[in-house]
Amino acid sequence: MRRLAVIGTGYVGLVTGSCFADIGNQVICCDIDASKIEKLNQGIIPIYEPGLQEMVVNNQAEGRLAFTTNIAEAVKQSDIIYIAVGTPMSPHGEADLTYIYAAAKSIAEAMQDYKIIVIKSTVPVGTGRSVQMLIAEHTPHPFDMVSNPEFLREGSALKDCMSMERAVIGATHSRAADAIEELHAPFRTLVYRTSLESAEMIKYAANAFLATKISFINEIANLCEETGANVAEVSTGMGLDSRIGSQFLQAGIGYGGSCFPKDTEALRFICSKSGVSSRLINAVIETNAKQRYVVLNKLQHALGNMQGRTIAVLGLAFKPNTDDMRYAPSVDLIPELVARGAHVKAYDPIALDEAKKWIQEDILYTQDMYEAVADADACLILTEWDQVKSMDLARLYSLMRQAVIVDGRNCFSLDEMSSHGFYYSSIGRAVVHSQLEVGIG
Ligand SMILES: NC(=O)c1ccc[n+]([C@@H]2O[C@H](COP(=O)([O-])OP(=O)(O)OC[C@H]3O[C@@H](n4cnc5c(N)ncnc54)[C@H](O)[C@@H]3O)[C@@H](O)[C@H]2O)c1
Ligand SMILES: O=c1ccn([C@@H]2O[C@H](COP(=O)(O)OP(=O)(O)O[C@H]3O[C@H](CO)[C@@H](O)[C@H](O)[C@H]3O)[C@@H](O)[C@H]2O)c(=O)[nH]1
Repeated sequence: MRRLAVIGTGYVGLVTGSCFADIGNQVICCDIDASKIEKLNQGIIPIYEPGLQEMVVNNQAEGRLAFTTNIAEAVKQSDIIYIAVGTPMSPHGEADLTYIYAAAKSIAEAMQDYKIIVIKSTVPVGTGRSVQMLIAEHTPHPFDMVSNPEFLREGSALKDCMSMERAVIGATHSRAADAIEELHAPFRTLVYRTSLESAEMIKYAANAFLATKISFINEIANLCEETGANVAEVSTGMGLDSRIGSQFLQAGIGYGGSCFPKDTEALRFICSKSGVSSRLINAVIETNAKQRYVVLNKLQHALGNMQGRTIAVLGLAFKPNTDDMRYAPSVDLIPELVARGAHVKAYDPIALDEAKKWIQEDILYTQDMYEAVADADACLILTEWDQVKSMDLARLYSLMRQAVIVDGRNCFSLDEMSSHGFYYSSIGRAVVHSQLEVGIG
């Protein structure tokens, strides 16, 4: 059993802290956001993540997990301090390290003895060394630095953490790497030990590689549309080659979320700062930026004119099973629909409250999918929620004014759309034409 403090109780800090508590450690999660801590102390979870509520409440009840705004006290009581604060994108694309340095300073000022200080946040190469220098300037006490980047995905965060595929541990001293490796023993995961710098780089390289797979398949999808191939068949066929692998080859409206957009931009910035070419990463970013708008052209093509049309937007969160709206395609696309004169009725099973903070336009929000589609001229699918994938297509058909679906996530087979009589335009596949007239302006 180790005593841990986790600084920053967001998506990563809260999941990491809860999982470390769940395997038997004593964990204090800290945040500067007093309202967040107050909610957590009442058992209210500020984010939607499947299974998290139960895990937090159980570990709180069993006395292994606590929440506080008192960072100094948490640091004093702990041997290992995890930093999990945000590293958002700043205007020029680089990672904003303000929160990292502020957290490091508060740790240093509270230290009274030896600590292991672990950076879990995604940070540019060299950050661990700068943090080490900053802490050394503010405390006479000994400490070791570790980089232990996080690879969890939102929506499956608990599973990704409890059954992690690998733990990357880069440390300034082997005694700290040993301690962090031991901490991970109950996860029975593969541990890969590296230098501090390599661990930091692995995180950016891994995210950029996954983003590259997505932009690559989206470019192939656009080519499939022009040539008569079906991208679903193409990606399945490619993925059967174990050297390629089937994951992250789902064509759609591109990647969003709090990580890929920010981390690809940060990597591009690191390249430019280091005088290294970033041609490939530039292409990945540009392809992705264009990809989310392909559904607008498809809608325009189907409806002829969007003025006065009612569009049901199905799915607002950047991916299913989360309420995270950071870099969600809906945040860019809904204002564009409204600007073109459309009335938007937006459905999401979980993210409505979050969405309202991100979308300023005057639109109708509903948690009832069938209310959203009633009398709509078209449905625009932006998130592949299970609720969307399993909707009653006959009911949908009977409720809509025009049976037009533009699907940015390829939720349905072409055959089922054709048998239900929809006009159906998806990504990288043939358009299914209904018997109904569409595009008549
Ligand atoms: N969200 C993910 O899925 C994910 C996955 C892997 C890695 N990461 C990385 O993890 C880091 C955190 O991401 P997140 O999504 O959890 O961010 P987040 O914005 O959800 O949470 C960050 C939290 O840190 C708190 N904070 C800021 N400064 C603080 C300080 N000085 N002291 C204490 N608390 C402070 C904020 O109030 C906030 O609650 C980022 O570097 C991100 O790139 C995120
Ligand atoms: O084949 C695919 C897979 C994903 N996506 C999109 O890519 C984005 C990211 O999806 P996902 O990776 O599942 O979610 P995140 O929670 O953003 O997780 C990524 O970003 C995290 C933060 O760094 C990392 O920890 C994870 O390993 C990494 O997968 C989403 O917009 C998805 O719709 C696709 O378009 N096609």
